[in-house]
Amino acid sequence: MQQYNAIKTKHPDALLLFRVGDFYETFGEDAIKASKILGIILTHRNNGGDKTELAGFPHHSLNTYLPKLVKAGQRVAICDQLEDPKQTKSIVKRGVTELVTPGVALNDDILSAKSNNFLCAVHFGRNKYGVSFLDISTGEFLTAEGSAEQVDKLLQNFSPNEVLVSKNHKASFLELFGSHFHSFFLEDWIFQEDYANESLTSHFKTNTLQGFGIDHLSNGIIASGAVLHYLSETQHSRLQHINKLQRIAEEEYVWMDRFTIRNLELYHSTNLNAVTLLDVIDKTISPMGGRLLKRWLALPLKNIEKIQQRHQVVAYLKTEEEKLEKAQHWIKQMGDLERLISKLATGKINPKEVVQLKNSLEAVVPIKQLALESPNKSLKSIGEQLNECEALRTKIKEVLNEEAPVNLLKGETIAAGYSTELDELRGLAFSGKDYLDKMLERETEITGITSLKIASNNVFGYYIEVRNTHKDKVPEDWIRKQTLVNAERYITEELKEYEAKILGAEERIYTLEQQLFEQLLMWMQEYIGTVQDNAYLIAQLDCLCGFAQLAKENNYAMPQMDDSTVLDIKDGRHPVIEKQLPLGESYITNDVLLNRDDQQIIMITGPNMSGKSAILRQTALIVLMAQMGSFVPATAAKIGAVDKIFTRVGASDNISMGESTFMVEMNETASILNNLSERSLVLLDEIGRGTSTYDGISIAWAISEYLHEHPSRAKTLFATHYHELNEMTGTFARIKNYNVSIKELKNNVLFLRKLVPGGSEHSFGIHVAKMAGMPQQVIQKANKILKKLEKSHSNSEVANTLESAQNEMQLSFFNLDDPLLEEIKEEILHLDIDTLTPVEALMKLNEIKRLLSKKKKASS
Ligand SMILES: Nc1ncnc2c1ncn2[C@@H]1O[C@H](COP(=O)(O)OP(=O)(O)OP(=O)(O)O)[C@@H](O)[C@H]1O
Repeated sequence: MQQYNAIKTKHPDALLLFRVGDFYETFGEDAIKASKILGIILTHRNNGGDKTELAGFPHHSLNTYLPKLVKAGQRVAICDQLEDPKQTKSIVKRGVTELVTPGVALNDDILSAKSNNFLCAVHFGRNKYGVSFLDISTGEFLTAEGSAEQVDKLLQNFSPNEVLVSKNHKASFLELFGSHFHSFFLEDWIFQEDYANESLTSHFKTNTLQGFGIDHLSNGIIASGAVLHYLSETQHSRLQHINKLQRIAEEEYVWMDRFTIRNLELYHSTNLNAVTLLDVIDKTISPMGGRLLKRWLALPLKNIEKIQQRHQVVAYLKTEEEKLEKAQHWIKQMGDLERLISKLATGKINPKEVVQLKNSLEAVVPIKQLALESPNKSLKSIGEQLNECEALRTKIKEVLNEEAPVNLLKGETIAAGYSTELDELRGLAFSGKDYLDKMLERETEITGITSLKIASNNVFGYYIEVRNTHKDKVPEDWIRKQTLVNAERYITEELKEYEAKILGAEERIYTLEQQLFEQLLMWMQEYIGTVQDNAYLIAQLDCLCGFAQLAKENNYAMPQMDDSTVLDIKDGRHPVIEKQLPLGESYITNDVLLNRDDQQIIMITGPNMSGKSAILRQTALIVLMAQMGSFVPATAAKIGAVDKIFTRVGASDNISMGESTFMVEMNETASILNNLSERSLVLLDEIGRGTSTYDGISIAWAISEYLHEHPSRAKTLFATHYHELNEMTGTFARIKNYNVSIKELKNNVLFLRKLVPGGSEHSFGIHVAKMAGMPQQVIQKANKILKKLEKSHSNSEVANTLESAQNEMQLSFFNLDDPLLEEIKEEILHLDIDTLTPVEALMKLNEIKRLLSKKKKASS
């Protein structure tokens, strides 16, 4: 226990798996945690009078249990026996051989194929923040610096599995970036520029960091230094695959803040079962392709030429079906080239995986051929850059058995014909059967015993077995070793010699196989960079093939990109919703035209559930997909490259919402207004909803006016159910009214979902309330008021209408014991009719309807 305590003191923040014999044991608090997470039994033992908790599992189950612990956010220190217990009389030497943490994992069972596993560090600089991401399983190492907002966005994009921050900034980090990350707080001195510079230059074996183009990013460098420090602290020293540090060139990518990423449900959704855009557009076949696609989604391009290059490859692959099929067939054979090569670098690759690596590289040959043959320039360039790695493949084929096992101990790793010594030893070991058969034949003849048997067991090794009936014929020089019920077992000099030879050969075979395998791995190290480059090229190709596949399956069109500021979408669809419609229902397409000249802001009105949000989101998604390099769900799209996409959704109808939520909504919106550019696309969905109707309309009005008057003239879609905003077109030339059409049936609404020019006459909350099963009497009363109000032309009429409505509603609400209805009643009772203009009265009515719609939502 003394040894345990000494080691535990060194790793107070980790769950210590302490190897005892054939078990990994945990003690105390660790045991309580482990038993909870792993569902293993918690026992107690007496430790010098103190009771200690204890929980453990067999050492061979490490691969089953370790991932569970790490996925639960634990940092796990694996403490192994450093010497053979049989060879020592005192306590076995033990030490921590690996510290596995959520952000530093190489184990396939912890990693997920299509996601990176990023370790991140955030440095709080004087006036900027530095951030760095490293995936030890792929070798990617990235850095950037900027405002808190930028770092926040990157954290959202890269969703790191662990974030390192200095202890000093723990509170600020949690406040600024939230507590949902697995975070670990390091000593403050680690976040220093000199120290970081030194660690990085010594790791990359360079004098400066100039070559990486990051030497001016001192905050980014400090964060990257902290990441490297953590790797050494967690006992990861073989890092040859981490051979460059790249700057995340944010100016090259479309800016989307975290609200936008969240609202558009790109790769996460608040609803666990919801389908995200990534789910729909990911047609990649290889793990590295899947990971790259996520990156492309997080960082859509701004450069038109680069975007068009991707589109052209997609167009080519979409028409050349046979080529697409072939390329995908070969990519499928690839496996995870990127992670295989990282395993080589970190010394964790097994013989079977080396053969897999070779096979992956074999698939590069036909892919290269295919790419080179194409008339498409970008594809050709991928072909030119792909390296067939012929020498590497030949070498692996020469050294390793095609059927090499996972575990070197199993033997048969090295191919026959590679080492003469190995071949001879194997000959000796395997020709044994022949030799024994001959010996048996000879001894049977000499002794005249017909039932002789030669066999071996773990205790005595080789023996000759004689049945009791022939006992008297046994020669004198045979040595008796074991007596059974019906037989005796003997050994002979010859058998002993033979056994020594065989055992020696087997041991030597194992050592030799191990040596030769190690030599191969050493020899392969110089290919790490080349294979990484191949993996990246294949990942790109996989993404582009995926886009072609996607476009084919869903009838997407190639967007036409230019440097104008026009956005002109014909028959646009929402890529996710269209996939989820009930059978037989088809998605209603819509045109959207936005420009800076005469249609800068589109005010979309329409009842709840009519499809306003869908139009907003599909517009953003179409732009985003186009700039990723994908085709888009539309019949045609002319897209002047967008540089920022902002979306804001008004706080959802929530009865308990207080002032603060509203303030958050306003702050979020303010940050858009401060960052507008000529190429921005702004989507505002029911902004202002989070307050009283009157305030809501004023705020929505003010925001629209600001957007209109701002010199950037940013393209904007504004969905609202405040039809009062339709009045803005009278004053503001570039604001246009559209509505999502509906057809009014008797007492119901049919959603046509078509975006048509013109405003809406009135809101439709009551219809929705009806559909949601509101009590009939409430609906009838509300309808009455609405009708009268709409007809009214003077204050007195409104006053009369409301007065009688109040009376009526008051009566009918009396018996309904429901806080929400109570609120609606209150709203009506407290109308100060005398001071209201007809418009204000209408607004108040809207508020009542809004509450009704809340009721609908609450009851559904
Ligand atoms: N063009 C369309 N074709 C077919 N179905 C659609 C279309 N647009 C929307 N829908 C369906 O209608 C539902 C509601 O659409 P959406 O959320 O866009 O309405 P909304 O007007 O924004 O409503 P609210 O004001 O309540 O937020 C969607 O979930 C989808 O199922």
